[in-house]
Amino acid sequence: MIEAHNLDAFYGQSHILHSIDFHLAEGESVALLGRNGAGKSTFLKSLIDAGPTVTGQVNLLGEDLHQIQTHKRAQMGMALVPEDRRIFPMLTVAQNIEIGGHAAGKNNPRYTLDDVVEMFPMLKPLLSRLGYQLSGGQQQMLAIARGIVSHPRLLMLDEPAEGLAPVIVDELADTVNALRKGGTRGMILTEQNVDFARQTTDRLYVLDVGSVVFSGTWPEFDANTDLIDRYLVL
Ligand SMILES: Nc1ncnc2c1ncn2[C@@H]1O[C@H](COP(=O)(O)OP(=O)(O)OP(=O)(O)O)[C@@H](O)[C@H]1O
Repeated sequence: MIEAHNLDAFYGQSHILHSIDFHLAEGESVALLGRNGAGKSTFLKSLIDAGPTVTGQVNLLGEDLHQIQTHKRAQMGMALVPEDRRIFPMLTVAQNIEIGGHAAGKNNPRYTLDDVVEMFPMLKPLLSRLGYQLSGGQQQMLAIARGIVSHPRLLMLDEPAEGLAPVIVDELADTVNALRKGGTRGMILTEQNVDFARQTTDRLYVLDVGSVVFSGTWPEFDANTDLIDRYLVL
């Protein structure tokens, strides 16, 4: 579905990502693990062209994205739920969800508010509450709900479990897995929470200082017993 080849990314003079090769097949869910500052967010932003300057190749469904702007990439089915969630504090939950629909192209399918509430039942009693009145877990659910209204082909979640209580992380894992089963056709998820990533993805990449240092399945990751200590323990 999406592939990056020899991707480098820069913020001004700072060279952040180095020769990244990445691919995700239709229907797959893939994790990107790494410490703070490893380059996980930069990679997601590079795929959708939201900030860094990027060189190398990025293809979505075989189409070269080089000349394609961010909003067009969104219309082609890419959605990024950013780490800071960006909930509109003075809009209601329902309005925040509806705004997500604007990312879709005019003729693309999108979910209705009722569809979204069915997928995120915890939001149902909160629909008229204002964004700033939500807890961290509720905000994260809302951010993902807003990300999926446009019926994305590729859903990118940047550290969705960050800062959430364990019981909410479990609930979030169930929700993400339900999305995987129910029509989201590809998912990339960055995480520092290895257990959450393991529960919600098919395989993983590990990034360190802007380079891929491991790519494989979870059993292969587990067989490399030093990976966690070398690249993931803070
Ligand atoms: N807008 C920016 N301008 C300059 N440098 C940036 C910018 N955003 C990130 N960086 C730098 O790029 C590097 C990678 O950051 P990035 O946010 O991609 O890492 P990350 O793996 O997502 O980390 P975290 O888990 O802390 O979010 C870091 O050194 C960071 O300081």
